[in-house]
Amino acid sequence: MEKSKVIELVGADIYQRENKILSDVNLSVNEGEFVYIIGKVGTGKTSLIKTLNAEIPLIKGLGMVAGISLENLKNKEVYLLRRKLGVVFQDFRLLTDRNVYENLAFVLRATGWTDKTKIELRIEEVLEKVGVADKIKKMPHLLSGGEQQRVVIARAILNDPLILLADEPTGNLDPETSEEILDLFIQLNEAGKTVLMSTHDYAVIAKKPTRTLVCAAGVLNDSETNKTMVDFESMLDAN
Ligand SMILES: Nc1ncnc2c1ncn2[C@@H]1O[C@H](COP(=O)(O)OP(=O)(O)OP(=O)(O)O)[C@@H](O)[C@H]1O
Repeated sequence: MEKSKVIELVGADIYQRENKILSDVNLSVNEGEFVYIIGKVGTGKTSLIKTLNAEIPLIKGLGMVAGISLENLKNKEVYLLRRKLGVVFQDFRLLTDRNVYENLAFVLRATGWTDKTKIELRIEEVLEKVGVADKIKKMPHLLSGGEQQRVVIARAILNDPLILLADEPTGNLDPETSEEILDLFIQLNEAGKTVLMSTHDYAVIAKKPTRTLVCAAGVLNDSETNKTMVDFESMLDAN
């Protein structure tokens, strides 16, 4: 059976303000794929992810994410796209003035959940899934980096998104914790989520080698369509 495309860019230019960062990006990702984005600092990994998330508008080319067209997407329609995406950043981005439960409840209420019992059950369920159910009442600053990142992943899957976009999700973590977080993404992928993950972490790629997009010199190379060997180590920064 043919798998459905969940991400597609055709002739897309990726911009940061007036600066073109990547030219003529052509990309097609099927439901259930696990794809890395790598490249040296400043080559456009985050810009690409932000374009898929509609944080950066697509002004040239065509784009489709989870069935929604990116070109001409109106501000008031962005929520339709965001509902189908779970986003995880390197710097956690939890609200620091409220505990784990309240961080997650905030997202559910903002996306239309009103029933308190259903909200509680869903929060318990996702925290259980990522292995931090016992941290439900904790304030974010009392959690380790790995625990905070687990909570962020729990937050990202609250609304059962089709796609997880992760921008260097292990960037601030030690190697052992990075591996645990990668394992979590692998589990979510095996359960059917499409994962697109930027990384600087060679150990991550070595643990789960898979399709890899390489940002370099203003273009995106895809290991899927360009079968020449990618020298991953030279493409990654030393950090
Ligand atoms: N808000 C912004 N306004 C203007 N230019 C920006 C902005 N954010 C990033 N840039 C520029 O866009 C280019 C691509 O940045 P981007 O963050 O996408 O790279 P990256 O590959 O994700 O880098 P890193 O590995 O450091 O996260 C860089 O030259 C950067 O300086």
